[in-house]
Amino acid sequence: MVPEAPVAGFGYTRPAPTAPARMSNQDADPTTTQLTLLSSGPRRGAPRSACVVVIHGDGLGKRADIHDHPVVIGRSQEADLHIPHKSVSRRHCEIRRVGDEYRLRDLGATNPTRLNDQVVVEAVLGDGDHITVGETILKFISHSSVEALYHEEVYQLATHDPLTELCNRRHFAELADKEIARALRHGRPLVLCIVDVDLFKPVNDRFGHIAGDGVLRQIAAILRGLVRGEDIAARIGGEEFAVLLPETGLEAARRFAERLRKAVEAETFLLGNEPHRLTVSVGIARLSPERGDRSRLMQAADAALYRAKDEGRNRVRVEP
Ligand SMILES: Nc1nc2c(ncn2[C@@H]2O[C@H](COP(=O)(O)OP(=O)(O)OP(=O)(O)O)[C@@H](O)[C@H]2O)c(=O)[nH]1
Repeated sequence: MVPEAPVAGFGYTRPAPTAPARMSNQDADPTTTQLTLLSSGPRRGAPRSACVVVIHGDGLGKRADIHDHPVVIGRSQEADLHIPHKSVSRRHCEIRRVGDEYRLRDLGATNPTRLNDQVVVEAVLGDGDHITVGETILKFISHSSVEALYHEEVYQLATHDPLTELCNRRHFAELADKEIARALRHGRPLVLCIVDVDLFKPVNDRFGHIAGDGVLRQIAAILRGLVRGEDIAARIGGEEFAVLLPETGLEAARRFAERLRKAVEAETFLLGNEPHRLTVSVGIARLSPERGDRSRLMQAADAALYRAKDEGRNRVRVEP
């Protein structure tokens, strides 16, 4: 969210009967009660054939599917199942598929890996086995089952925003840290966009929070339709979204943000049975050595977003 800024070029115009109307600060009715309508829940994925799930300790609900490549579990950002706890070694253990078997191997961890409470160097896993990694306990699930579905659902609930079904703030932070570490290590470009709905408070105040929630869902759907598979889209605040674009330079990111801005501008939002127009502002910043962590990258994108708001909203601004 961005502090109140003067509205340039967005003065209130009474909606023509058929033309979609724009929101303005003057629509505010401070008596509206806050209420959030939950969706039927995050999108559910199909159960995986074999996976390992954190059932106790740091990273609860986190899951890694085991396909053809070994799954490394550890404290390193680069681990496939990243457990950021001091009791876990950077590369603690790995699970790999060998034919029809799944094998667990300790990778020389300071706190040795334990399988069903026994120290283990290498062992074949069975369905339901418990793997202890530092102070975290994981469960191995070998095939599609009701339990795998249950863990899938717990994981989705822990990592996704129920209203928009985008990643939630906490999950975004985790994924972003991982992508930032990877981009820095390999010298790859990475850009963060922060997207904020313009004049959203008047929507809530005039039409109620349920209508406001509908707007957030509609904007999230537009966002989802525009991002690539490797991009990470999240709802990080009330009416604030973030999109992390790996392998993307500033110009490509600006084009993406413009596409998003224009798509929202062109969208019709039905509020109180009348068509309305809404807009978003976008702040963009790219990863650089001076901005080499999530917090500084977000600060820079926020500063650009602030300028976009300050200069009249419905625009994209890039932090140099
Ligand atoms: N419907 C709904 N509203 C929310 C939710 N979370 C936050 N909000 C509202 O979002 C609004 C944000 O308002 P402001 O930060 O003042 O921003 P704005 O009116 O969009 O103005 P600018 O950002 O300056 O363009 C507040 O009215 C919050 O109550 C939510 O989950 N659902």
